[in-house]
Amino acid sequence: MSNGSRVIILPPRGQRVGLSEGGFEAADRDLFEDGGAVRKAPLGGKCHDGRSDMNILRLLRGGSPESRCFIFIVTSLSGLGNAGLVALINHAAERALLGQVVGTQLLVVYLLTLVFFLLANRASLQQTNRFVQSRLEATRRRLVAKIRRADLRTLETLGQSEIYVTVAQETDHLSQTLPLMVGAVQSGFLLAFLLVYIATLSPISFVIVGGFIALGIFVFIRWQRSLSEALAEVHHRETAMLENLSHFTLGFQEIRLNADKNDALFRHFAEVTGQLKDVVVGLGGRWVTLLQFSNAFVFLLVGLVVFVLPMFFTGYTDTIFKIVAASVFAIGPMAAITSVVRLVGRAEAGLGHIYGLERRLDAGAPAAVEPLPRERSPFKAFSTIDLAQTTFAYANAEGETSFVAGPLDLSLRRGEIVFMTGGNGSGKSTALKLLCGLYKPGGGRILCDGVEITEANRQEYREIFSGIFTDFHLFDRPYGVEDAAPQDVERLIARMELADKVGFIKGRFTTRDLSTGQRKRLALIVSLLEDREVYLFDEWAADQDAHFREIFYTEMLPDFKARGKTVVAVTHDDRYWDRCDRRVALDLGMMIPGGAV
Ligand SMILES: Nc1ncnc2c1ncn2[C@@H]1O[C@H](COP(=O)(O)OP(=O)(O)OP(=O)(O)O)[C@@H](O)[C@H]1O
Repeated sequence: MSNGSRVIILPPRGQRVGLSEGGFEAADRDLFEDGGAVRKAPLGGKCHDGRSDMNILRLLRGGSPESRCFIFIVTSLSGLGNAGLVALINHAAERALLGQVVGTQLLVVYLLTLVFFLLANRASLQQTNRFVQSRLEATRRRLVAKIRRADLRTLETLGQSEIYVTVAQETDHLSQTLPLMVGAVQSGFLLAFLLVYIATLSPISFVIVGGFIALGIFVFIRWQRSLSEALAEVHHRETAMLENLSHFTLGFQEIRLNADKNDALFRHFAEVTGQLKDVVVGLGGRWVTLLQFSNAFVFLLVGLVVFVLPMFFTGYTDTIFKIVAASVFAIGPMAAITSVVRLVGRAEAGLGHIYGLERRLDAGAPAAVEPLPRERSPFKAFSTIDLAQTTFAYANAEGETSFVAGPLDLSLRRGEIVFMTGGNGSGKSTALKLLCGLYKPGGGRILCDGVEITEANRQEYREIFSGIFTDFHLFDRPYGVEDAAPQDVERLIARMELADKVGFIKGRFTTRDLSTGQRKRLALIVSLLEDREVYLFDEWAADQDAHFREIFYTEMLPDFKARGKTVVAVTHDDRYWDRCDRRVALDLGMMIPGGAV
């Protein structure tokens, strides 16, 4: 079975991230909508400048000030309407209690206030939801914009699961939970109005009730922060679970062939999900305590109002009645607020992970430089490319160097066909990624026509390359060249002897469900459509049959040369080694003098 028919949840490891031909687009403007590179805000919300900041507030601070202003106004109006209803009920009840006529006038005012409240409430809920969703969408786009312009090494070390959990799962979770908090914000407004009402009745009651509520909020916030660590653990366990889950899909063929492997993987999965369950249960326990506290808090507040406050009001039954009524009305909003407190912690942690991922992407991000359009790239008409004492080192998770490629000295002339040979792990793929600017040299220089490749021109330099790496990815359509003339594409399909398998309709290939060798041919078609100056082939011919291998070495490579293209091909096909202009051999990351292996 080919890769194309595999069930895949996550993209394969080491998959390259596509950049549009222009490199950076207008959409990237969102990268800076928070006023520049994302500020450091680790879990728990401490910014790098030492200021304590809630991640949720930071998310909401972005976006248009007009929208925020509108939401503030309609939410305040909604709270005002709600408070008005409470005041009217209170007033009517008081009149009834004193034996006075309530009257239809009051009923009309009550109904009008209700309509006003419903309209304001609706506008507030809808606008807030729209605002929150557009902030999340901007965050998602900003994250992906950072991913697509990230350094390859940064992406390789981050890991696919971490990116997937953060970009997809966390933002999805937030899009469900944040709108629920709108109700709590409205309740907050109502609570504020009720407190003001109580203050007008009796300042001492306001101080007691307000002080008690402030104390409760303070305890809640402290408690929330202490949950952050547990929430971070849940995130890590979820990432581990997803990573493990991907083995079932990416390694499906292997496990279906081998029951022991299948069982062992399943045992490991059970262990990982068990650990996830344990941390979630532990977290649940802490939430139960928090919930109990919130319930107790509400009843303590009622107890305070009903049993303690009257002690201060001997003889003022009218006032105490109003205060008790207002406080009882406060129970609803209080309960609404405390019920979403749990979500606040979860949302805070989720946003913490999102901002954490952004920080890591920012740390390894190349400087934001607007590259010239490809047609105007100074390197398009290059004559020579030189690696001068160029080195690159891989480091493991502990920061220890695990492999060093180089120092490499290689001079590449336009129109040359160069074969790169060497044993497994000798550094051929690394050298290719270094050559085309996917990896930044740790030492030495890369020069194109004598111009050193730096952060400022690296993307322009990359644009002269097209590569088919061993871990290549076949996109669902030839992005960037979708508008290629169908007859040109059909001609290439026929040349790759895929005409009976694949068609090109409406800018996309009709299928990607092909054998590995056929998929590589399809990748080559895309590569040819991209029409770059230098072609990098990492063991492209390895999966081709003898017939097509022959075509590749004896027809296609000479064709590339005739069209003035430069080719660097990693190959183990020693019977075709005479088909190149030059052969460079690598061993232990170093070039072997004379090209012999
Ligand atoms: N993503 C990576 N992270 C860390 N180390 C890596 C990574 N890729 C390769 N290496 C290390 O670099 C060394 C060279 O790998 P590379 O893929 O360049 O060799 P190669 O010559 O292309 O091998 P092969 O012929 O097997 O494809 C390997 O031995 C490995 O230790």
